[in-house]
Order: sequence, then C-alpha cells, then structure tokens
Amino acid sequence: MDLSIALPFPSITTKPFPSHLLLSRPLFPSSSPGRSLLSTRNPSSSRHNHRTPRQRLRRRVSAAVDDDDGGFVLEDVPHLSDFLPNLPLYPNPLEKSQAYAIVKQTFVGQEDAVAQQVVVHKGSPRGVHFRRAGPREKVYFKPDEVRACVVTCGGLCPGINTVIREIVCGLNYMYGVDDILGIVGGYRGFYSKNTVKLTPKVVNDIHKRGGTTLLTSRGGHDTVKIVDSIQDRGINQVYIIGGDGTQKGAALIHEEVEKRGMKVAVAGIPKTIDNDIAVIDKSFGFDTAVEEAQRAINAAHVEVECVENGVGVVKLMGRYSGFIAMHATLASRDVDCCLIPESPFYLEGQGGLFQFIESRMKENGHVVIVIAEGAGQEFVAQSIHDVNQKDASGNRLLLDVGLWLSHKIKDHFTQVREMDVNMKYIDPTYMIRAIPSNASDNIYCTLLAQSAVHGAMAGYTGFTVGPVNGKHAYIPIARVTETQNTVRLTDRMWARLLSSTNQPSFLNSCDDILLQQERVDRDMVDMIHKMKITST
Ligand SMILES: Nc1ncnc2c1ncn2[C@@H]1O[C@H](COP(=O)(O)OP(=O)(O)OP(=O)(O)O)[C@@H](O)[C@H]1O
Ligand SMILES: O=P(O)(O)OC[C@H]1O[C@](O)(CO)[C@@H](O)[C@@H]1O
Ligand SMILES: [Mg+2]
Repeated sequence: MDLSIALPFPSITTKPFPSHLLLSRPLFPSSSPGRSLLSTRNPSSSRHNHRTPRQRLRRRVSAAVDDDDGGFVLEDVPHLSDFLPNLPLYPNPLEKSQAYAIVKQTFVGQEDAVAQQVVVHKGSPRGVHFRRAGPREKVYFKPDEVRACVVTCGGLCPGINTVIREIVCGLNYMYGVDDILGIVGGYRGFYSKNTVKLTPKVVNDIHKRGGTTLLTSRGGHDTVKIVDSIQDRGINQVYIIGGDGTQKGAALIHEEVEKRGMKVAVAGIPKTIDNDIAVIDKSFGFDTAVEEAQRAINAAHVEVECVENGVGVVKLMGRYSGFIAMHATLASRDVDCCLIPESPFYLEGQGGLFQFIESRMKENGHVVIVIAEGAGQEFVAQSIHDVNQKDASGNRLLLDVGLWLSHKIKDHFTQVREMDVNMKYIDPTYMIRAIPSNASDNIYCTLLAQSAVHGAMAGYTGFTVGPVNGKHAYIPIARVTETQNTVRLTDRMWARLLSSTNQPSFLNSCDDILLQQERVDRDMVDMIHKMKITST
C-alpha cells in the first residue's frame, strides 16, 4: 500500500508528509511499561542526543507505521525511559483514591490512542494518532520524590490561573505531591528571580482572577541557564504554560534535560488567546474571549444604530489568525463585515470596503465592522512608513489597524462622498484578554492541567497536552510548533461567515482564493522559519 499518498497529515497543509519517512514495518514488543505495544523504541541516549525534536518525531512516525494495522500511525511522545533505562516504577496512588474507586477504567490503557482524523473515507488508512492522555497504572515518580515547578510565558489569556491552580491541586490531591514551586515572570524567572511555594491553599482562589499570579514575560529564553536552574533547584517536573514560542522553548529545555541525562519530565500546556496552536481543537480562554468580544460588538451596534450614518469599528486580537474575529462575528449577528489577516481586503473602487459600507448605510442606516488586529497591516505600514519592529520574543509588533481604518472611513465619506459619518471605534483587546475564564474554559483548563500531571507522573516528557477531536492527547511538541493554525479560506467556517454577513470576500474567483490560501501557508512557513533564527 502506498502510504505516502493515502495517509492524511492534515495540519501540515503546505507539504505532503515525506514518503520516505513512512516505512512499513511491524510493531515490536514492548520495551517499557510506559510504552507497551504502540511503540517500541528505547534508543541509547547518546544516539538520541544528536537529533532535533522534529527528526525524533519523524523517527517515531516511521517506527510506528504498520501495514497489518490498516495504516495506523502513532506519533509518540518521548518518555524518561528512552534515555534513562531501568527507572523504578511505582503503583499509581489513584489506585487507592476514593474519588476514582467507582470509576470503571481508572487507568488509560497503553494501547489507547486518539485519531487525528475522524472524518475518513471507507478503505482509507487509519492515519495519524496520538497517545491518549490520562492516568497510567504505574508511575515513574514517588510522591515525596517530586519537586515540580510551574511557569507561565507569553501574553495573557483567560484561564491561566485556573491551569496553575489545577496543576497544584492535581499534583497534591491526586498524587500526594507537596513540593511545588512557582517560577516568577516567565522563562527569565528561572535564573533571575526567587521562586514561590505553591500549595492548594495558596492557589485556592486564583481562578477567579484574570492574568497570571506567577507573572509572565516575553524574551529571555536561555536554555542552558534555565536547565542549570532546574538542576540546581532539584526540580524533576516542569509544567510550562504558554503559546507557540513558549512551546518551542519547552522543546529546547526537554532536549537539554535529556542531553544531561536528568530525570526531569517537561510538560507543555498550550496557551494562546488567538487559538493559533496547531493540532489541538482549540486553546483555552478562546471561548471566554469570543464571549467577551460580544459585549464590545454589542456596544458598537447600540451606539451606531442610535445615530445617523453610524459606523462602528471593533478591533479584536489575532496576530496572524482571525479566529476570535470570525467566531465573534458568527456569534453576534450584528456584524456587517469581518476582516481577518488571512483574507486581504481593499478600500476603494468596485467591490471595495467603502462601496460596501455605503450600501449597508443606505440599507440599514448603520454598519458594524470587526477587524482582527493583524489584518491590513501592510496598509498601515505604508501609510506611516513603519520599520517592522519586534517584541522581546521576536514577534512582529502590530500597528493599530483599527484606528487607521476608522480614519480612512471617516476621511473617505466626509471628503470624497461629502457625507457625515458617526464613527465609533472600540478597542477592547486587552479588556478581553485580562478577564478570568468562563465556566466552560474553567472545566477545559482543569482537564488540561490534570492530563499534564498524569503524563508527567507516568514519565512522559517533551509533550504538549490538548484535545484532539474532543479527546485529550499527548502530542509531540514539534508537532504543535511546526505550523500555526489559521482560518482556512477554503473551509466551510469562513464560507459560513461570508454567507452570514453577506459581505464581499474581496477575492474575485476561486483561483484567487486558492492563491491567497497558498500565500498564507507560505508566509506562515517563512514566519516560523524567521522566528527560529531571531529568537534567543
Ligand atoms: N524559537 C524559540 N525558541 C526558544 N524560546 C522561544 C522561542 N520563541 C519564543 N520563545 C520564548 O518563549 C516565551 C514566550 O514567547 P512569545 O512571547 O512568543 O509568546 P507565546 O508563547 O508565543 O505566547 P503568545 O504568542 O500566545 O502570547 C518567551 O520567553 C520567548 O523567549
Ligand atoms: O501586547 P502584548 O502583551 O505583547 O501582546 C499582544 C499580542 O499577544 C496576543 O494576545 C497573543 O498572546 C496577540 O493577540 C497580541 O498581538
Ligand atoms: Mg506566539
């Protein structure tokens, strides 16, 4: 069977999965209880050390392809026993937990995997799977041996405090761990600040607050200094909450830990309000953000429907992807036009934004526009002759497209069309990001935190946790950082938005849309490549 053609590899949309990596070979018997039949490697650490996370990921893929198993592929995560053979195993304390006593299947089987594709064609290979998250029968740490730490990096997002709280409570209540440190102020806090002790009591109320009680920062990732600090402090479980940049940093920490042969489990919990993390269903805080964005859109709508020729512009977050804008627009029904970074727009002439605004104003007396902060950056840059500035992590600093657009609309209608417009510009971006998470995000954060704790206790390392088709899984970090999620112009969701607002797509033909989609994919690859070079 030619797996190179048939295997789906959906999140890498710009390149097919290299066929030479898809070897057909049987699965070997289990080499460690952490692995069982699904995967079989136990490479010597010296061989292992020379490989990048991506190379290792590929190796795991090739090792796990089995022709007899209908093209089942396991993209496995590293395990401490890969580079530290003969580690002792202990029964999982949950065995004796009252809470779990009634649960039929307390422990996740070693054969359990989560499929990346759930919509399949009859006869197609089973495709890519990830290890299912959850408690294992045996653990690799005795509770009193664990010294865990938690760090939060990158921008804020609703729910970070809930994740911190549930890591601490999960470790303590489920596994009896009571030595947990908070690293203050992001990655640089490992080597430049004192730690704080985290107990269930200390974190009891923090989920009710926005932000992160551990503080955060951008930049300052110094792998050697961070791992020195982990070593000096005797930390053996590292929980890292952050976005794509943070997860790249986590992969480097895991590599360095492995190189030094330290028994340290590194667990990543993906965070980003932009929902741009690949593979996982959605990131925590996203639902809260969409809900809060409704308030801003509603305010804009109320303002503009109460005046003549009202034009409301609401700017929402979304550096490279317009998920918040798209979902907030779909949820609201008060939005006339949604502009996102993935889909270019133009202002003047036939089919342009000005013409659309004018027709909606004539029809309804008012217009509401939602714009994601990353949209139209090239226009703003042109108009103010910007020199592409970067933040401390190497992310491009965005210009205020909302303000720019508001001025452009106002100038056009007053000067060119000689019409008075009542412009109301609302920028709720930081207000949205700084609130605590809503009920459903709180539950989601709890699952993420508990899955991370179960994974680290079971000896998995260098993994990111997250839901794939509704089931929590351990995903190799490289898999979530090699690309970013963007709104796909060729998917149904964007079509739903266009038909719900009945706005112009600004792209005139199917060919234009396909070309634009290719451009977005190419730009994403370039951007990720550049970020690798520029980050510290
Ligand atoms: N390529 C990289 N390698 C190592 N560390 C990185 C890399 N990119 C970013 N980091 C580190 O990760 C931390 C957070 O990165 P960044 O500011 O880009 O936020 P993020 O994690 O992507 O979250 P978000 O973009 O959602 O706010 C920073 O301390 C930064 O130094
Ligand atoms: O102003 P800050 O804190 O650097 O963060 C802004 C960026 O962070 C994000 O919220 C991602 O965390 C982006 O949407 C936004 O562009
Ligand atoms: Mg980021």
